[in-house]
Amino acid sequence: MPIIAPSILSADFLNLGRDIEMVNNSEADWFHLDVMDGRFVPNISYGMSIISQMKKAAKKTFDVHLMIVEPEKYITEFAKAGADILTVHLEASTHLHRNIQAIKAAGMKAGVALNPHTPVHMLDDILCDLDLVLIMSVNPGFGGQKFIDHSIQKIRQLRKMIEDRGIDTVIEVDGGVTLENAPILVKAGADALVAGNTVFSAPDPVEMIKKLKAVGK
Ligand SMILES: O=C(CO)[C@@H](O)[C@H](O)COP(=O)(O)O
Ligand SMILES: [Fe+2]
Repeated sequence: MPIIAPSILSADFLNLGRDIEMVNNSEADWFHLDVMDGRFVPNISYGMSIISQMKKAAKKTFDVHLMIVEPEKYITEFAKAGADILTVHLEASTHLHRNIQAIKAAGMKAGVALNPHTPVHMLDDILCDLDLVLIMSVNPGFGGQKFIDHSIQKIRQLRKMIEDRGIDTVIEVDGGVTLENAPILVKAGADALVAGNTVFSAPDPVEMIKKLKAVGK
């Protein structure tokens, strides 16, 4: 069964406490938290102060996706705010290896995200150091976008790279995930599915999470 990570970007911020409780009481595994700086991506979301507030109410793993330039400046602050998994973009990291070591030294699991245009072989020399790879299946910056089909091929390639190395790095897919494409993504090799719009726009979000969780059963 896939790991399900509802993306809080699509939650109702006027009723954030209610939406956190919904995720707590669902079959979801992680909270997916998108941090955007208006520089790496053309949107600004929220930062560590909101995340540390959320941490007081949330009962599941915090999967933090940093869409910011110079992520190295904020690693310890996100650890303090409550991140369990911290993912930086390859495209935003001049010293990716150093960033991964810093994330682990701060007590978190370390992930790398790839934009749709970045080939998975860019991870050849770092994959063994990673706990997670996040395949962006939309251009980062916004929820509710259409899934880019080419991402499926990237998931397959990455699954083979992980198998060839005999490691257990988690493959997470983020962007445009729906109940229709979820079975294809799991079959291609995805371990974790991020879902924003699909969960929070559903008439019954708890039921939608249950259905996503049952994919590939
Ligand atoms: O990182 C991002 C967007 O940049 C995502 O995590 C979105 O928040 C996913 O939302 P949906 O595409 O599932 O609506
Ligand atoms: Fe994300």
